[in-house]
Formats: sequence, C-alpha cells, structure tokens
Amino acid sequence: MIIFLVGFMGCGKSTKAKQLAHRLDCPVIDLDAVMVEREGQSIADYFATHGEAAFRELESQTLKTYAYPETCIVATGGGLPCFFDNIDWMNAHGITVYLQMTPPQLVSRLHNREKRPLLKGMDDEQLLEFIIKKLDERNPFYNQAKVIVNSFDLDAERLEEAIRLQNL
Ligand SMILES: Nc1ncnc2c1ncn2[C@@H]1O[C@H](COP(=O)(O)OP(=O)(O)OP(=O)(O)O)[C@@H](O)[C@H]1O
Ligand SMILES: O=C(O)C1=C[C@@H](O)[C@@H](O)[C@H](O)C1
Ligand SMILES: [Mg+2]
Repeated sequence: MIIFLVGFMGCGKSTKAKQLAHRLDCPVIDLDAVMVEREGQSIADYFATHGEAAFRELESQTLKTYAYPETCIVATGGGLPCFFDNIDWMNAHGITVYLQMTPPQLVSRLHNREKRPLLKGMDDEQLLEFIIKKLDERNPFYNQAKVIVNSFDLDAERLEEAIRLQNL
C-alpha cells in the first residue's frame, strides 16, 4: 500500500513520512527530493530557470511515473494535489492523508523561506496573509484526501492509528 502525505508547505510531510516509514518498516519517498536529484537542481533554481508551469508538469510526471515499492510512504510537494488530476491519481493508487494545520501554526513552522520559491522574502505578517489566501484555494483539493488529521503535535503512533482506522 502506498501512503501519500499531502498538505501545505511546513505541515510536516517530510518529518511525518520518515517517522511513519520507520514504524511500518518501509521506504520513504520524498517527491520534492526525487525531482531535485533527477534534475540536479534545487526547486528554487528550477522555478527560477524553467518557471512554475514547467515545475508543475515535472511534478505531475514524477508522481505518475515513479517506480513505487509495494509498500511505502510518499511525502508530496505542497502544491502537488492542486494541479492536473494529481489528487484523483493518488486516490486511485493509494491512501491519501492530509496533514492539516492552521495558518498561524504553519507560520511558526516555516523557517528557511529563502529556499521556498513561493515564500521568498516574506515577513511573518505577509506570510500569514499569503497562507490564508492559498489555503482557501488549496483546501478543496487537500480535503479530497481519504484521511484528514490535524498534524500540529500529532505523534507518529496516532497518525498510524488514524490511517489504520480508515484503511488498513
Ligand atoms: N513536532 C515538531 N515540532 C517542531 N517542529 C517541527 C516538528 N515537526 C517538524 N518540525 C519542523 O517544521 C518544519 C516543517 O516540517 P517538514 O519539513 O516536515 O514539513 P513539510 O511539509 O515537509 O514541508 P516542505 O516539504 O514544504 O518543506 C521543519 O523545519 C521541521 O523541522
Ligand atoms: O506549495 C507549493 O506550491 C510548493 C511546495 C514545495 O513542497 C515544493 O514542491 C515547491 O516549493 C512548491
Ligand atoms: Mg517536505
């Protein structure tokens, strides 16, 4: 079974993916990291040289063509579920889990903004405003996930339970 973790930048996808993979003794795949490795370029550099539209194409293609092991945890990019038919594809191929956080909680987790092309140069106030607006656009996609959990202070054991309750 493939478990896809989705949610806004900073909601804990990469951290929780590693913890869950450890508990379930299976590999973890971080799709942002897969693209960085394949392209030999950071995501910020990819955005700068090719633009966001090209990045979204690459991201969708990477999602759909990756050779996933039978059981694995996949940390997805923050925008991935919101483009093309990516959320439908994930729902058809595995269990989707939305790691939900409030905008102020996300602000408190989003350091290193210079590495994130969409957040570059923002202070806390601008970031909060941006997140509120973006979440409004993105929630209709994130909310199509099969499991929805508040991920602030969520430990991996409780996350595993929430997924099992729904699916395993
Ligand atoms: N339980 C926690 N308490 C405090 N900080 C945490 C906790 N879990 C994760 N973090 C920190 O929050 C930040 C975001 O976590 P993480 O990188 O896992 O999110 P993400 O959803 O993968 O974000 P993105 O892929 O957009 O970079 C990181 O700096 C991480 O170290
Ligand atoms: O929320 C987004 O649109 C993004 C999130 C990151 O994981 C990266 O995939 C990229 O920086 C874009
Ligand atoms: Mg991540």
